[in-house]
Amino acid sequence: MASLSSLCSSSPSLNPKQSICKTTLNPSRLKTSLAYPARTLLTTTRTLLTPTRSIARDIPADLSKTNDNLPNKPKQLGLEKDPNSLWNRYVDWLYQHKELGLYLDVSRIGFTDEFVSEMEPRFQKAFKDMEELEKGSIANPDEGRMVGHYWLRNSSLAPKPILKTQIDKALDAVCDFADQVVSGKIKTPDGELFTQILSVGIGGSALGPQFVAEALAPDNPPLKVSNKLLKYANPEYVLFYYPAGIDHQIAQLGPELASTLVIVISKSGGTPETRNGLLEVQKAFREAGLDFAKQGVAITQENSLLDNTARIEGWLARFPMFDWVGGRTSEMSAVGLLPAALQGIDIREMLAGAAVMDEANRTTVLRNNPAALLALCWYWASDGVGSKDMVVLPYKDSLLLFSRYLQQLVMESLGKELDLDGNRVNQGLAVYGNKGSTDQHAYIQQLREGVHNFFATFIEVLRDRPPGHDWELEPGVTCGDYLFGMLQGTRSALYANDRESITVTVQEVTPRSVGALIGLYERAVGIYASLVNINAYHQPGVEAGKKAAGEVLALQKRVLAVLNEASCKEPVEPLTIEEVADRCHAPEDIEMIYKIIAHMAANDRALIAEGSCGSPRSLKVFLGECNVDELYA
Ligand SMILES: O=P(O)(O)OC[C@H]1O[C@H](O)[C@H](O)[C@@H](O)[C@@H]1O
Repeated sequence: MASLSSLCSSSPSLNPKQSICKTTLNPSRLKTSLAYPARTLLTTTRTLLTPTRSIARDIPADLSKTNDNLPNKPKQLGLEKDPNSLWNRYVDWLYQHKELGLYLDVSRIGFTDEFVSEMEPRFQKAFKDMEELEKGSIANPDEGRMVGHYWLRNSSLAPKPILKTQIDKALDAVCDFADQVVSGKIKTPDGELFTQILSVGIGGSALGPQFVAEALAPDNPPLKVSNKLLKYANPEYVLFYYPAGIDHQIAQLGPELASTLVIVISKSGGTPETRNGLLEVQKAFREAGLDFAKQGVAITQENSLLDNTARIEGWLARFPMFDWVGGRTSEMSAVGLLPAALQGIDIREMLAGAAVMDEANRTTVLRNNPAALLALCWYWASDGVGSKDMVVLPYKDSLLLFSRYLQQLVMESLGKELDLDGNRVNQGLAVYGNKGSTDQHAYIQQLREGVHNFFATFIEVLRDRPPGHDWELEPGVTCGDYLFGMLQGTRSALYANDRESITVTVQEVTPRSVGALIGLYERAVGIYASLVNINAYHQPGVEAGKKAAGEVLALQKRVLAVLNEASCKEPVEPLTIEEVADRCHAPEDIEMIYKIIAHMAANDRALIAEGSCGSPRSLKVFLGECNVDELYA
């Protein structure tokens, strides 16, 4: 990896107010001034379960067994509905982080005092686990790795000085590089300003940057900035190497390809989708007569395939990813920070928000620990076995991608077959949702009256518009009031039908509040994983899919070879699916062979001599041309 300092050595002595990374992250700022109602410990075990009507908690049969050595939850006969009791519960359990302006309302989750008491020892163990994790324990035992994403926003926590140095240098390099690109110190090969970012990555190398771009990227470049701020071309299509999608994205860029900074993100440096996206984009650069290396940036682990490619080809810049930061928790590393900084987002504020939230989550008093409160709700609502899904409903357009981000963070962390003791537990917590009130017009009908297989999480943003920009669309009512009413109304309507919900409230969507939300859910996942005794930091199941994909491509190569040999004969010998399978010595793969041929035929790469794909046994296929070289390969 080129020394990161080289990126900083030429960093201009920019006027601080010009610098992208405005504020310095000062640990002393991490002191939190929590102000929340001094909670009276619940002395009376208020029964929240009123047998208003006997509805057995409908846990799907195949999940009726809870993990035997975990506290079983009392059957829920219906939630408390008395308004006064609910108000008391709301006030008693309301969590507020004054400095962050963040609230957490867990009152509409029906956990009992007894349950909380029963879970206390597990939470104390979870707090201990998180403390050890932050001290550098091998918290990812399956891969023998530390888990260090919390160090990214407070490098003084790093267990070794070298790690702190790496974190600080990487952050400075990101800031310096972004400053130089936005200020024009680094220009395109033809001396113009960069105007676009094209991000190539997938999973954790994309979902965080996309979420943050959607949440925080300014609508229009601030006028005082000398150049058109980098628009974040939606990298969706490039991410998933959908050929048509890539073509569409490149077509959308048009001549601006010449002023596009391509950021290729891959921790492993070898993910097929990302590698294919890169090759497709490099082809587009070649066809446009552009030198990709002068516009390419790599964010990957040192000496990965991608890192070596970028180094050898002399790309514009390379930034490190650390093996102790997982893809789904990498938003606070160069993965998320570089794209954000290039869009003029204050990344130090984002880091600060996460750091302050981290500090709040280090308390071992369950009721004062927001991440622990979330984990408590998840456990209660889904019986500690994922018996109910988490529906995420942000009532803010800019948080549209938050549920997609949480899908990976939660499901890839908690969706595990084995627990830490090797027991088969098939754990997990399904996440879905887009945004309220859009989703109210899509599937809230089922949530309100249909199968009771979920709990909701509302994300409330109190500020509707910047000061002075609001107006009343009818006397005394603004558009934001309607949205507020929809959120509260949906929450009430669900609860009236015994559908539980959590509400997370922030004042407004800012780098600091987004950083805090990310920190909140990262920690909640870690605590929950401890409660259910699983490793939240590896993803063995994904490898299985990758391996199977490789096998399909290997089989396709054999199919092509067999068809090529038959197509080089005089006359050409069209083959049936059975004949192809036989000549591939893979009769057991006949169905996959049929699918491969059907896909090739749909792309004019295999020709149908007889029959049709609708009746596989009627098919006879051959290749349009004979590749003699392949014959003897
Ligand atoms: O960043 P990469 O190494 O390319 O990996 C991208 C993604 O690949 C897999 O899907 C992993 O399960 C994800 O955790 C990871 O974010």
